[in-house]
Amino acid sequence: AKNLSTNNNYEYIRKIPLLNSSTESLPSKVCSYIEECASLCCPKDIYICDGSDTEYEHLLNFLEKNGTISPLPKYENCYDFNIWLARTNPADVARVEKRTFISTECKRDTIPIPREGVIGELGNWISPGDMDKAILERFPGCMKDRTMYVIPFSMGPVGSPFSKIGIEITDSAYVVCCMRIMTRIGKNILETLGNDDFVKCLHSVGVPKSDSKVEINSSWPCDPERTIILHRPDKNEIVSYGSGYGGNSLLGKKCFALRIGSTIAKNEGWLAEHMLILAITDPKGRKRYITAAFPSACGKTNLAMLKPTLPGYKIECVGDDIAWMRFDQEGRLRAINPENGFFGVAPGTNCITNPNAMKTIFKNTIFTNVAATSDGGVFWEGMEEEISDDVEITDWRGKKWTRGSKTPAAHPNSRFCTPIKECPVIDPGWEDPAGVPIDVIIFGGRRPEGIPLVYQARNWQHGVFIGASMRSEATAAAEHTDKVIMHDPFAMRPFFGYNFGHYLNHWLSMTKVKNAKLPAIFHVNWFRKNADGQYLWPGFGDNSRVLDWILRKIDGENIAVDSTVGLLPKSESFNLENLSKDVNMEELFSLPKSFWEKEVRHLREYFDMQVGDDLPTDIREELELLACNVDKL
Ligand SMILES: C=CCn1c(=O)c2[nH]c(Cc3ccc(NC(C)=O)cc3)nc2n(CCCC)c1=O
Ligand SMILES: [Mn+2]
Repeated sequence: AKNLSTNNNYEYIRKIPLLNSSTESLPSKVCSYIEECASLCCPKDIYICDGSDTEYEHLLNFLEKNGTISPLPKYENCYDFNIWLARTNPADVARVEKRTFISTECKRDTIPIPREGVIGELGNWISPGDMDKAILERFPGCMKDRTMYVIPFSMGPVGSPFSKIGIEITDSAYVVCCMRIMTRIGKNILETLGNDDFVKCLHSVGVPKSDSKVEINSSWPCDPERTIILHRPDKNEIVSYGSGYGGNSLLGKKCFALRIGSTIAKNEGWLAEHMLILAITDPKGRKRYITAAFPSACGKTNLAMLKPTLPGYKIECVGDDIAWMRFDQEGRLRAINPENGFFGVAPGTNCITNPNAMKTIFKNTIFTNVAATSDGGVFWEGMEEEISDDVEITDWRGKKWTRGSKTPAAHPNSRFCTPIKECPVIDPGWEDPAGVPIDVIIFGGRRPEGIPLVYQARNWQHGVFIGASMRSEATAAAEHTDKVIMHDPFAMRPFFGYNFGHYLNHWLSMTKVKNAKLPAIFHVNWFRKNADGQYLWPGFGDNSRVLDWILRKIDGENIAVDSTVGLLPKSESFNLENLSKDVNMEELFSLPKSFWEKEVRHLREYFDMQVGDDLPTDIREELELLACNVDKL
């Protein structure tokens, strides 16, 4: 390891001040990376983050001074509780999938070749040459007059064999503050890293070109017209330019823990998934861990910290978004949550839909693009019952907002960013370096029609087919208002790090793991509606009745019957005691032939058009089996 200031190998770094003039040495691989980025971006100075409280306070103070964040005094002495509101440039409010690329030599390593004339939905490929070109068009000198922050961070508990280390270099103090919440950061990470390799993450909010038309607000610098998010899995490298918004700038999350993570997992024989992890203890005191993958708008965070209505059940949270899972020596599948915080969607979160979230997010939190109230608090759609009528509201753009307005007070993608440790139902094992043992994997979707409340896969291969076949109702993009049913296999569609067909083969290959105790796989749908458009299932806390059925099933109770789609609950096998309203179980579990014929056609077309020759034969066979079962309906 070299001491930065003296070593003359680093010509550029020596030239500019190291703010905290860190005398302790940095691993030489880290120095080289800093040197490489500094000579490209030409910062005013360099700051190596240490994760200390004083550092955090200094950065928050800096962000408050330049108007990026404002304090929220309603939640008593917010300075101790550190509760802040950030507003972005309205042109920088969400992930930009069309500007997100994976680079490999051979295109097919990144995406299956879509059928002639079909737009690929399973990721965007860029050649290595075009990636380098994109970088050189944007990064040279982009950090002029700015501080370059160097964030050493761990995905996963520091020191756990599951964990992986990254270095994020960024010119955004907001990113440093959020990465401190969402990951483990600090100089102890550098000690753990030693001279090992790390995931390289370079980020800049960018500088708009002189002829840019985007309105500049100095408190949220960005370059929306040239935003680009690039990944080079072969070199464990991520480069993100132009956006400060979390999904594009907190590179430990989607870019590292899922896209790069899934390629590392494939190479090392484990699974990096877009899944919540929860612990459920039944009335007999038996505790099991479940992972679940849901597309957006299914209430994933609500399930991750569910308040069960069934007496005697307790649910605790390990994570709400990402799971890294591997089989241990005994063949048990063990999972960690690689993250250290929640980056949850605020609208729709309230004391009914997620009481435990409401007890989590008012301490040490950075809110982004929610609305503000005249009594120094926050507001979003769904919180109407939780604020008094005389309180005035300022919307996410900073404009006065009147109740009943047709535009939302909080941006639909507004977020809370909160340490997991603030959650009252956090599972004690949430940081266990060995991970928690997984007995059940659940796939789900928002399906208003035809899909039963719950069914079980007949075996692992059938379960992989069910994951591959996931579809979910999404609020369509701006152009039209009606809802569309989108394919979102494993809820990973925007996050695959490599060819989806190869990903399916990787999942199928888990049956080859020595004495693997493969978890049971289920599919759930909380959102089925009757002909009048009413929900057939009360959902929320009553979903504990579905989890109860799942646990009794894996404990061997004879409560399922094989069906066209998989193992369905036997009638009368559900605990429906004290249900708020009577449920039409007949309709909730019916399998309309016309619906399933259509579903099979959609699946066949999707697999043919999007996956083509890369679709594993096992999956093709499961589809044909389903098709012939549907014919017999
Ligand atoms: C663990 C909870 C999962 N869950 C659900 O299970 C769920 N179910 C529904 C549909 C629904 C909405 C309102 C009612 N209201 C009454 C009174 O029955 C019932 C179901 N919405 C749900 N939501 C909210 C989705 C938006 C993010 C939801 O998160
Ligand atoms: Mn997610």
